[in-house]
Amino acid sequence: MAVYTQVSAEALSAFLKRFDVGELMSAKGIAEGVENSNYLVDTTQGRFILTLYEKRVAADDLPYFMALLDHLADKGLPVPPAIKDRDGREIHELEGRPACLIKFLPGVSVTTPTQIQAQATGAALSQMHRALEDFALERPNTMGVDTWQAQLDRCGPDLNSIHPGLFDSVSRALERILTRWPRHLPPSAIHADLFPDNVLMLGEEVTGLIDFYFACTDVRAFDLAVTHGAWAFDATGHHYDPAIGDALLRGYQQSHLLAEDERAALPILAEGAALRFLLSRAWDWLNTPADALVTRKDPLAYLRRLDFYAENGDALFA
Ligand SMILES: Nc1ncnc2c1ncn2[C@@H]1O[C@H](COP(=O)(O)OP(=O)(O)OP(=O)(O)O)[C@@H](O)[C@H]1O
Ligand SMILES: N[C@@H](CCO)C(=O)O
Repeated sequence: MAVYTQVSAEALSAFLKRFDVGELMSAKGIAEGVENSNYLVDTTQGRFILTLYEKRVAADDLPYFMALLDHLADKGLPVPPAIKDRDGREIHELEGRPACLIKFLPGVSVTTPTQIQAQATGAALSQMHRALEDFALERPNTMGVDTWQAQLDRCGPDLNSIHPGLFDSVSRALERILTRWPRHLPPSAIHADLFPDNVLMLGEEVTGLIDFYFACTDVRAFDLAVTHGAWAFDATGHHYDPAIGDALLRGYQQSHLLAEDERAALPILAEGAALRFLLSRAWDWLNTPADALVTRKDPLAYLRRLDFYAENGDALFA
């Protein structure tokens, strides 16, 4: 479930009158997603997504996200920009929350990608990176390498309640990763969360890249590493599928974007990406009641990826 804030029909009708989008016909809460409240809104002129931003998205960050989406949409990338009201405003308030009316994109997210779908996603990621080369705004990565020690500290030895010895294994991994972390790669705007549920597809074509609410300034190859970890394993992290991993990398390389030093850094970036999701999932695991309506995501699925990359990363990305 992901409707935390209820929007009354009256409030929504009044809200839509700020835009040239026709009259409200229907609105349904969207179950997928865990961060924000999303509604599918149909009007006499078309279909839209209404997003109310809940506590994880800071209202101050919305201008960055919306500028990034406008930049990509202007260059023809399949992303969903916010609809502007008659005064040109994209960011609003509804039922006491920051809110945007967003372009609806067709397509569905795949759960078990084919090689062709993985390749198309790699290609879309590199096109996005290319299109962001002249995007000037910056936003620090609030889940980036310099936050991981603090994230580990706030979880502390409670990690061992998830899995015996987890605190020590994560501490060792973090030390290894920090020692080897590539600090010389150029910063760029990245998506930072391009999981299969954030890519909409029709058949083998990418029709939507969505959920840019972790987008930030970081290293492009880190974005590729995040995407690799999210796409090329089964959900439990037990099984790596080399055909999917290779197809993703092949797609990304179609645009020859990856410099040699970025490619050489991929093994450690992949370990770091696995650690990033291990830490955020572990924190959520420890702080979400087991009977909450939101399903907790398994942190150990990312411990397995971390171990896999530590053992096989050099050969995998050679
Ligand atoms: N622009 C769009 N066009 C079509 N469908 C969309 C669009 N934006 C969101 N959706 C649908 O709404 C769902 C939830 O959106 P989104 O992933 O942005 O939510 P979230 O709460 O931020 O989730 P997450 O847990 O992935 O961070 C998506 O899985 C997709 O089905
Ligand atoms: N993609 C993240 C959730 C935040 O979007 C995860 O699977 O842990």
